[in-house]
Amino acid sequence: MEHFHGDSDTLSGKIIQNAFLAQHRPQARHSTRYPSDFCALDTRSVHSFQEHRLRLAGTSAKWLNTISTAWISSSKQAYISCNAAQGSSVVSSSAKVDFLKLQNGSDIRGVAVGGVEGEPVNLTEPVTEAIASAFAAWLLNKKKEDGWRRLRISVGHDSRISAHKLQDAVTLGITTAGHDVLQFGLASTPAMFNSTLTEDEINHLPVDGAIMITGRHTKLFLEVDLELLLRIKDGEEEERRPSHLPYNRNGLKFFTSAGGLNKADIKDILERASRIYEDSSHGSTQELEQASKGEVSNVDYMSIYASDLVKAVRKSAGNKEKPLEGLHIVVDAGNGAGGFFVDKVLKPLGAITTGSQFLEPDGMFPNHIPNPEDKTAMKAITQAVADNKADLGIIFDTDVDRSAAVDSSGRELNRNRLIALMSAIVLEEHPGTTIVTDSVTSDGLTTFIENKLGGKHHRFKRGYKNVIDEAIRLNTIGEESHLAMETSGHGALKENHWLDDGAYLMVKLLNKLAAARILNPNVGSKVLTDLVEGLEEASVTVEIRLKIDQNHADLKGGSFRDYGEAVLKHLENSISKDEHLCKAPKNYEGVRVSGYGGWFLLRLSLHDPVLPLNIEAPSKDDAIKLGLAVLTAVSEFPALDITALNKFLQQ
Ligand SMILES: O=P(O)(O)OC[C@H]1O[C@H](O)[C@H](O)[C@@H](O)[C@@H]1O
Repeated sequence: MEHFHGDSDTLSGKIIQNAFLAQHRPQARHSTRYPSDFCALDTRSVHSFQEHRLRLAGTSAKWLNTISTAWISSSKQAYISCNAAQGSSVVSSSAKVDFLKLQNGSDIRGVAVGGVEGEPVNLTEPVTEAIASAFAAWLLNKKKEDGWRRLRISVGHDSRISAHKLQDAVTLGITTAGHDVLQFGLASTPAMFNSTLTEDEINHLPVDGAIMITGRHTKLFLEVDLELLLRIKDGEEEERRPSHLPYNRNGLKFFTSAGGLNKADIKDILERASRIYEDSSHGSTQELEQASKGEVSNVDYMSIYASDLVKAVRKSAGNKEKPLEGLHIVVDAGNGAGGFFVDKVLKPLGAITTGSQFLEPDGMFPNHIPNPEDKTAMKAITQAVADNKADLGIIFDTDVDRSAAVDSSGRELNRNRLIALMSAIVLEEHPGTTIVTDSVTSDGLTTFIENKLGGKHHRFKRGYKNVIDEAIRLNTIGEESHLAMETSGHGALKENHWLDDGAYLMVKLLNKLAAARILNPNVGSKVLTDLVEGLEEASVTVEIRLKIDQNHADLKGGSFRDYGEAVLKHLENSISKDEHLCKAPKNYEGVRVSGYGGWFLLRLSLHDPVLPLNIEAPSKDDAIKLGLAVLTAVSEFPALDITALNKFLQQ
């Protein structure tokens, strides 16, 4: 790695007072050096760079652009050190940072961009830097090395607007600790995990660990007062959601060759990060002693990863070079990280991809939310299939760990249908195997898996990690399972290291198509649609999210979790007195009840002070009867906002 050796007088002097070269020791608390391409972001990022990091007296955006362009064109690794005051929305460097608050299950999530009222930035660059250093320390410890060893860590990101600044902070945190960074740029989450397994000496792979910079879209939806997502099959459909997008959020996911880190690991890393941050706040020079030891290199890993997907499809078609020749497949990447699938997977396999949309990364997500559960997103890809008379539509979420499809007739293959489809494929390969799913899957899915496909359906808890871990656990106790899948579109296969990879799920569908086209070159997505033939689906499917007011006196100082549990207990008791209702004999989460030809499940959200209620019924009347049974029980809890439920019942 080369450092920029400019004339420091020219750089500082009149124009800039707080930037200096890498070899210089930072003089103030939280002095931070950022690689040059941090300055070479799009205009939004440059703006935030200026605002939040530099605040340089008399420094113009033009100047920043000029230096960044010059540095980039010299293609040298250059560093600029910034130690100016931070923007007002950034947690002040002297403020105590509660690192543990950034934990969200097995991920780290926070606010990385200011500008949204009531949402101060807590995933700042210094905080991110400390977390990255902590990951390296944790990794070293995990590898039980005797003493210090230089590690290689890959770093990738999705299309969120804070991606570059967090990438630079992560890179700095790792290199400052003396380890090397392989920057992949725009990448998918599953590809990041894959980089811990890929054998490729030229590109210094596999890496010891991987960090993906990505957030979550659904979180913000939970924070609106009224949330009602109503899907009525074959008829009127209604959906409510806030119009704004959580562009300000971002987060970090970590991987080793053993898979994604678990909750305990994340807690450990955050505790370490807190200590690192504190030490640097107190001017400890320990970390600076090793400063700049690590090297940074750029690797086009998405090409390596995608070529493996291409090989898999070719293999299932008897090693035919272009097994998808003549097939028209449109992709909707929702301006996330999934655009690679067109050029690097489908085109080499011979597919026609015209009409594919929103492939360019754009962190403002101007078209729709990249989410295969989202109605607008599904409508967009369905429309693209119709407009282009395509054989198949494929849609990904922002970081490509989730996906869904649309057949040539416009039939959505997502949620229960996608699980049914994947189950059909997996059960052909592994007859009798157990399919593990989340808790909100339909009764129809169970009947389909067990009666039609001859498998076993193990309906477990919500949360992709819960579902995957349960499938792994079953295998260790002798119950064979090859597929763990959530209605959200997260699906993991044993054959793919139990990694939830949206692209890999779609590759499984392409394998099926490619194999079928060997026998009949004209065959299209009907091959897939036929596989879900016989899946019973409720006419009414609704999810209503009931918010718990954490400040309500009825909580009596207790936690929203305790309150939610009390609601569930009360509901359970009241159900037992109703002769029309029957509690599910086996249930791992919340209260699941059958009645009126349908079912409902009330449970606690994994993350938020919310009780999501799912109802499926053969008619709206039946759905209302089920909803009323819930209402009777929950209306005794004043801290629970039942507006959404009432609204549904009054429709
Ligand atoms: O419990 P909820 O609030 O409905 O959220 C549940 C969802 O949370 C996250 O998004 C996880 O990544 C999903 O796997 C999970 O399904």
